Amino acid sequence: LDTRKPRKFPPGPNWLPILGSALEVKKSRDKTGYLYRSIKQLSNTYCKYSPLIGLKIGKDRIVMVNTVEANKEMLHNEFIDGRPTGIFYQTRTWGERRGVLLTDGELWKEQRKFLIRHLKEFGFGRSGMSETAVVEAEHMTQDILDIMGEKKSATIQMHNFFNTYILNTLWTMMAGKRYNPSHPEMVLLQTILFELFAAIDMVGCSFSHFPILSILAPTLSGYKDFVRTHKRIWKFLRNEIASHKSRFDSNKEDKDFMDVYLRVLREHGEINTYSEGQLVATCMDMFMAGTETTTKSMSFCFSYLVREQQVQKKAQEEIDRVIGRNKTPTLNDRPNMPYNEAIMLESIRHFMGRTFGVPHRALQNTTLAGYNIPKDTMVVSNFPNILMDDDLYPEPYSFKPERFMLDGKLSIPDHFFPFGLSKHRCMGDVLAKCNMFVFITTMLQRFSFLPVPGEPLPSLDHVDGATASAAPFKALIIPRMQDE
Ligand code: HEM
Repeated sequence: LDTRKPRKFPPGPNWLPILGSALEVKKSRDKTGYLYRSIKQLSNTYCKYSPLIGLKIGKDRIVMVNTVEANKEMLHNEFIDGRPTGIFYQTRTWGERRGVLLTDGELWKEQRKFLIRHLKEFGFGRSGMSETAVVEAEHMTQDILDIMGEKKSATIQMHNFFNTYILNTLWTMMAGKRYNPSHPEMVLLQTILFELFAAIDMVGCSFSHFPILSILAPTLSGYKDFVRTHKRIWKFLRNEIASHKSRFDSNKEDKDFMDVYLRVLREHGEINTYSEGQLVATCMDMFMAGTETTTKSMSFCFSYLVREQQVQKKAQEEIDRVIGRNKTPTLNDRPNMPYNEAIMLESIRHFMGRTFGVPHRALQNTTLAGYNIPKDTMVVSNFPNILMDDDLYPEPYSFKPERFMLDGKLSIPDHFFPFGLSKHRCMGDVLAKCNMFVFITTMLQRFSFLPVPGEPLPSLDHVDGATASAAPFKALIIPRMQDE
């Protein structure tokens, strides 16, 4: 029975008992090096012209959505608005369904609305957001100058350079706090998060497809590490909440999102979907969804800027012309700087062009692109198939900001939606774009990023995982001279 596909299920490889199509996916992944390339290869083999490919990995039925039209249809279909359930998605929140990133139904609706409404009070989507980004960009500049010291140049490991500053912009709103990049707890947390994201896929990992492995082979299946990493993050967040609680004064104005949430809990108790656990999970979701994505888009950005010096020069010319060398860039400059904005969009394209969307789940039997999608099937946007499509983006693996420009103005095509669409659309797109614009322009205003002499250029390969990351690389950073 396990090998029989549901009627009119999207085409794809055959299903073996218990394993489903896992072996074939693995074989193809080993050959191509990356999960998204293996899905492309399997699509070419089994269903070249189909907008969907249907797989089964262990217990999970997974449908990958390959085309622009089918993705639009999927993201607007309310019957595919669920998020997956099961050991992988629940272990991260101590066995319960909590948070905003991987939940659905009433809890997700109520908490998403509350989060968006109250984050605005602390600058989210408003001018305060740009001010926070500017403060972090100043810290970044100063930190680079400190590393340079007398030498007037520095060779810096870039793939994770932006992590803490990006986290700080989010954490300022969530918890009213910022960290120095050398803060030991931060370094540790970010290292384990990076490792975690490299060890799992957007559609899960071995113990999520084969839950029995969490008992039979907890170490080998990655289950033990998964739990260990999450326990660390919970501890970090619970400590922060405890410190907020200890200094909470109901007569004083709330300073950050944690204060607002704790006030609700104090005044009304754990009612409806509100609970302290939900607060921990929401912070963890923002932490994970907010930092990994933006940091990795930035790492792609700078790995290409180091390789493509003419792109960097063109961006610096625009900065000099519009802002000059002395005024700090802010979000207000964005409408006048289409080339720098196009660099930001091209960086996001390179990141999401190697990353799948956050999985959805069919809440009931439904249809998509003419195929049947049974209840509880996982449905995933295959962003790489769209964002690296030769027809939509000629020479897709080249870094060409010009593809987002027309007659000197910014031009964003209808088929570019790397933040998703409709109800589950990314909650942080405005923050991500604000941070990226301010960080890119401030860095290029003050410094040039060059290849390290005697070392190879940043690799075009990347690190596979739940989200893709540019391969680790270094840049030689030099300050820009006034007469340059
Ligand atoms: C370049 C940066 C980013 C990219 C490319 C990105 C992309 C995405 C995508 C594709 C989704 C899934 C949409 C869907 O399921 O249909 C998503 C969801 C989400 N993102 Fe982002 N994101 C980015 C930055 C951020 C930031 C900075 C935050 C936090 C402030 C954030 C928070 C979230 C949350 C909470 C969700 C879940 C929304 C929901 O299910 O209701 N993201 N993002």
